[in-house]
Amino acid sequence: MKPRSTGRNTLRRLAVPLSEVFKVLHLKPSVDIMPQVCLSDVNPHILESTCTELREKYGQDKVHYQVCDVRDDAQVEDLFSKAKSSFSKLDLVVNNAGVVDEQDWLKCIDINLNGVIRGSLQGIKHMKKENGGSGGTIVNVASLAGVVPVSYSPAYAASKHGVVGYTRSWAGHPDMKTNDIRFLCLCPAFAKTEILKTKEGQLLGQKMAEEFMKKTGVMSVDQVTQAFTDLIETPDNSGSVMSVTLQGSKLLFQV
Ligand SMILES: NC(=O)C1=CN([C@@H]2O[C@H](COP(=O)(O)OP(=O)(O)OC[C@H]3O[C@@H](n4cnc5c(N)ncnc54)[C@H](O)[C@@H]3O)[C@@H](O)[C@H]2O)C=CC1
Ligand SMILES: CC/C=C\C[C@H](O)[C@H](O)/C=C/C=C/C=C\C=C\C(=O)C/C=C\CCC(=O)O
Repeated sequence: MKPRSTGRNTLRRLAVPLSEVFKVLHLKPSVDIMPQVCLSDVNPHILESTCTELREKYGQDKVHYQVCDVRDDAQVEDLFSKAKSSFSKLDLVVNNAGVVDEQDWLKCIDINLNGVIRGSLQGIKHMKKENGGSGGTIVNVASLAGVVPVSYSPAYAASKHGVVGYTRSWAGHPDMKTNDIRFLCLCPAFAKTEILKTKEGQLLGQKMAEEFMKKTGVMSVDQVTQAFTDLIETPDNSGSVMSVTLQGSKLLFQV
């Protein structure tokens, strides 16, 4: 069953190159049947400790994991084909990997934008009816930096603007409608995670960023995962781009 057509309690299997967003599985009371998930990250330590925790809570068989660098086509392909063969179908893909790095801006674009494109193309491939899929949902995690300029982090902002445009463009493609594939985009402002602990050179002005963050405030991860859940549980909303700030969530675009 697809989350889109059936509303609540319909998540069964996820293929998730992500870090924090998996926490939705703890937080959302309506997801009371634990889906089978495949978690992925380039960092094996983060991945293993997360999976151990989730397996203890939900059962060994529910949680799969595989190390994957989203910059590597072959690794991304392998991740998706293994997830598809373990689960027989994919219902939800979350493209969440991201970094801030203005010094190595090529890396920043390759992870944040190209990584989302790689994951989305694999998601489409495995969800397409002609390949034995039956539709599904692809959530791309952008940022508020994907809709507003961010002077201390232009490459990051460009990568996230790209994610918003890419997601909205696929959402309007007629093949996605025919195949019941839904594209969504989440644009959080600052949330308390590791990405905020930037080192020298990663930003074009650490002070500027800190002052800005003081003004906007920093959200809890729970607030972001709640918005994520609301986004995926809203039926027939392909093309939705949702912002999340301390002030609340807003629908910025509907295709
Ligand atoms: N925390 C924040 O303030 C905000 C974060 N975001 C976005 O949310 C997403 C998740 O980030 P957070 O959980 O906040 O930060 P995080 O730093 O905790 O998580 C990012 C994860 O991406 C992984 N990663 C990095 N390079 C990778 C690669 N090449 N292949 C696979 N995985 C890779 C990291 O190992 C890490 O676990 C990112 O896309 C980020 O840009 C968006 C808006 C605000
Ligand atoms: C140190 C920076 C490191 C990482 C960047 C983050 O990962 C993140 O992706 C960047 C976020 C950028 C946010 C930019 C603007 C934020 C604005 C607000 O929070 C505005 C507040 C209120 C708007 C009210 C509303 O319309 O809802």
